[in-house]
Amino acid sequence: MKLRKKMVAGNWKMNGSVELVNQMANAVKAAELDNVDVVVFPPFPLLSNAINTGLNVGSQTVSHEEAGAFTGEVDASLVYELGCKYTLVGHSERRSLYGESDSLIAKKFARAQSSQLIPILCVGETEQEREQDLTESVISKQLDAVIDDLGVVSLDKSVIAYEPVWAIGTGKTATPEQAQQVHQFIRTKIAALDADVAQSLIILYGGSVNESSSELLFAQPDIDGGLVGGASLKPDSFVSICQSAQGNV
Ligand SMILES: O=C[C@H](O)COP(=O)(O)O
Repeated sequence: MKLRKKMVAGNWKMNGSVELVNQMANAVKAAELDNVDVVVFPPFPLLSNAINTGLNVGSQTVSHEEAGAFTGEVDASLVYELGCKYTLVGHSERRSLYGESDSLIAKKFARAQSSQLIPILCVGETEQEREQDLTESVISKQLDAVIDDLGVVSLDKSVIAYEPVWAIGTGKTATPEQAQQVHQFIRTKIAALDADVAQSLIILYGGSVNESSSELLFAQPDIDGGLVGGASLKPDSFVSICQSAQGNV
């Protein structure tokens, strides 16, 4: 059975500076995090700086188009050429603030993969959907948008991030049990289509992860690390979250 390596991804959203890139790179290097894949997702203008420090880097989004008259959009192949390895796709802020639909997100996912980027597909339910017991159907629909278009095998070179919308930036982390339940649901759903893809798939948890909550979350059998927002802007906190992943290989 293939062991899944833990991963911790820091989504800086529209925050950060050249100075923070340098501080983060120094902190991550000093911590010698050998057993965990650490990736940072700064805003586009900081990608080169971050790549030059030797950090693993990804973009927060990419265009679903390849080239042309799409002012403000960024092509995935340029992001790859710059030296990024990953891109986020379908973060809940892209879905809710910029109207990204499941079908657009599936196109971005495809475009990322055809440009050799590894997409991190973000899925998650709102508080209202959870209260209405719709968590599993919402997540199924978000996953099916990709699976139906590109096949389950497309998930082989991807990462899934489960981010309950009610936990993002709210300080309200899902309990390890709540998160594990959804991660298990995701893995079981995918296993019904392809057991090998499901077994090796990295599934991250995101939503108010900090250095106090990360250890127990990452100890859950189907939680393979975290997608961290606010705490990824503080090098000490981010490194200690990465260390807690390292202890849970
Ligand atoms: O991409 C990261 C998530 O939106 C989580 O953000 P947060 O850790 O600030 O809640």
